[in-house]
Amino acid sequence: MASLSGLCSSSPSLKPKTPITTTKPLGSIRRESVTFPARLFSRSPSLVQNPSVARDISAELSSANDGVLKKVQRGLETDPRELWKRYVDWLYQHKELGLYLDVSRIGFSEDFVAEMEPRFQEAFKAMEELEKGAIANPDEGRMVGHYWLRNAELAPTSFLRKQIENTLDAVCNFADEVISGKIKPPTSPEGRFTSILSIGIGGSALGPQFVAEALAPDNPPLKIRFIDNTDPGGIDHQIAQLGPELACTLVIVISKSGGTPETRNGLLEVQKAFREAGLDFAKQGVAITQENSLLDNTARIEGWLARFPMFDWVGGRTSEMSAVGLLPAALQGIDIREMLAGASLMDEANRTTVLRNNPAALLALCWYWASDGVGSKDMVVLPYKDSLLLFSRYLQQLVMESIGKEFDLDGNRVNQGLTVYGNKGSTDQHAYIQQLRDGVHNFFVTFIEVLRDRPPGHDWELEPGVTCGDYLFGMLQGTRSALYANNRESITVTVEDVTPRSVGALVSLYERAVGIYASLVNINAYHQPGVEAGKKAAGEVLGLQKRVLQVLNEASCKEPVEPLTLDEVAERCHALKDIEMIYKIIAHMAANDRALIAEGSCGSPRSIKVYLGECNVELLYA
Ligand SMILES: O=P(O)(O)OC[C@H]1O[C@H](O)[C@H](O)[C@@H](O)[C@@H]1O
Repeated sequence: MASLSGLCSSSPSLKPKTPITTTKPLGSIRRESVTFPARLFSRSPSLVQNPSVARDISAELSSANDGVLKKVQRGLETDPRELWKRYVDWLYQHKELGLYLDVSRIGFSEDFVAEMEPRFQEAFKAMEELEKGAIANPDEGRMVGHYWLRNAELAPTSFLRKQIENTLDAVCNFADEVISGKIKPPTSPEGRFTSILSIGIGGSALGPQFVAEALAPDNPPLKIRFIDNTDPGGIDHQIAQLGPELACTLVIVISKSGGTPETRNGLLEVQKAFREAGLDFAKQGVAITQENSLLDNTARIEGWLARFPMFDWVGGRTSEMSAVGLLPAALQGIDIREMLAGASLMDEANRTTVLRNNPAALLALCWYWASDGVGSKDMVVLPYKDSLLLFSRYLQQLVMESIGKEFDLDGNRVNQGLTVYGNKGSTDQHAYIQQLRDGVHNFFVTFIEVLRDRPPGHDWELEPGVTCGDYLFGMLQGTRSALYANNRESITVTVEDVTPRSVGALVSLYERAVGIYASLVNINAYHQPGVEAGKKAAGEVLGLQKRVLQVLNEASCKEPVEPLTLDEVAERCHALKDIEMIYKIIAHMAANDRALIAEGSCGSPRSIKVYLGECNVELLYA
């Protein structure tokens, strides 16, 4: 990757002047003095060993022959005093981050925790090796280094450390120069860039979309929009909404592999729009991709405005703290060093091997208990905060693309997974919470609670003593209680406010929880073989379409036009087994004026008149 010589300048590296310290839990606490969130909580030994804490929650553990711990749950704790003890005993608090984790409404027992302890110690060891640069992605022979992005000192070589630091500096400098107008579009009447059009899919979109929704100010220096699919309608909509602002738009094309079809198609469509507007795309184009990828070489050869590297040891779904997430965020005026700092603090907190003090491990414990370590229950993610709406969509990829695997590391077919869905509360209470409360019990909930409702001084009582935020708070707590009263388990992650630091911490928390959980269930969390299968199948459909077009064109160019049956088309394509797909291909072409289909006499696709361009080819489906 050519160094961005004009853009790199020596700026302080990520590490703050004062060493980052995490606050270890203090000694035992006095129950009556518990004030939330003011005081650190710890697991006072007397409580933890006290059998009464978990007395009503018992679980029989039977190690099934596949080694997956099963449990029989006899019902959750219901005594309020005992629940309060459980809440306080298990509450995790990271005071510096203002992040709290309540796992008291997940019914695991002490026996279960004890049974799992050896597996957690193995998971902690594996994570330690991963951070030291082990090949933690054995199927692709890769290291897994997303944690190094927020603390370059962790990287196993000085070369990697420099790559990380240089990229961060380049991102910050480029964003500063775009926002200040030092870097400007060639024909912009505004004299500066005012919009970002991000083209990418999967991990090259979901993180940036989540962070934009969570953290972008109301009036960002550049407003971002996304093309994250190969839907012509969606692409046209984004370009139409930009209108003349296309001249002031920075187009960021993000693709780690540099060859993802949907992203390539988006790029080609946008470059066409630039040509039609008389604009020079290269002067407004930025690429974020691996060195020497097809996208990188295209950007280099065409002389795009800038290129930023992606590294093979950062997966798409864990790339938010790389240039993939940092550049779009910085251009929106989001403090990316704060985001990195929040993630770094949470990373540090997750390095303890004391399970009860490790928030990521606590999440993994809950996931394993709630879904029997086999994904038997879905994870419903319910942030009670509009700005965190896309967190569940982000977690869908992070969790399901990591955990949803056919084979474990020993080659056993396990068909693992953990399904994630959700939007936001209290909105979802008016959609599907009915089923959660009373219907099929196939889920556990993760509430994301944000304590700060509005900036200081901006609150307003819509009735004496009650604000809008109080309703939101009440809806969350009420839903949590109502679900629990009907034996439905939940986790609550609380942050004091939605800030770059807390968002960085949330990203780190879940990245680590996924990694630890993957160790517990013995799978590789860092590859995605199933996705390749889908890409291959899509390629085969397009290949068949080319053959169909060739056959129809040959037939349509004969005098007179040679009518063909669908069987004849399939036969000439040497694809008799694909006759249904051939029908669908023709139907799709017909729906887009590339062929016209008139229903046959019997109204079903029996006799199909297909007009290809100006020639008419009548397909009689006998
Ligand atoms: O960033 P790209 O190489 O374009 O990949 C985009 C996405 O493609 C696939 O779907 C992978 O499974 C995702 O993990 C990745 O984020």
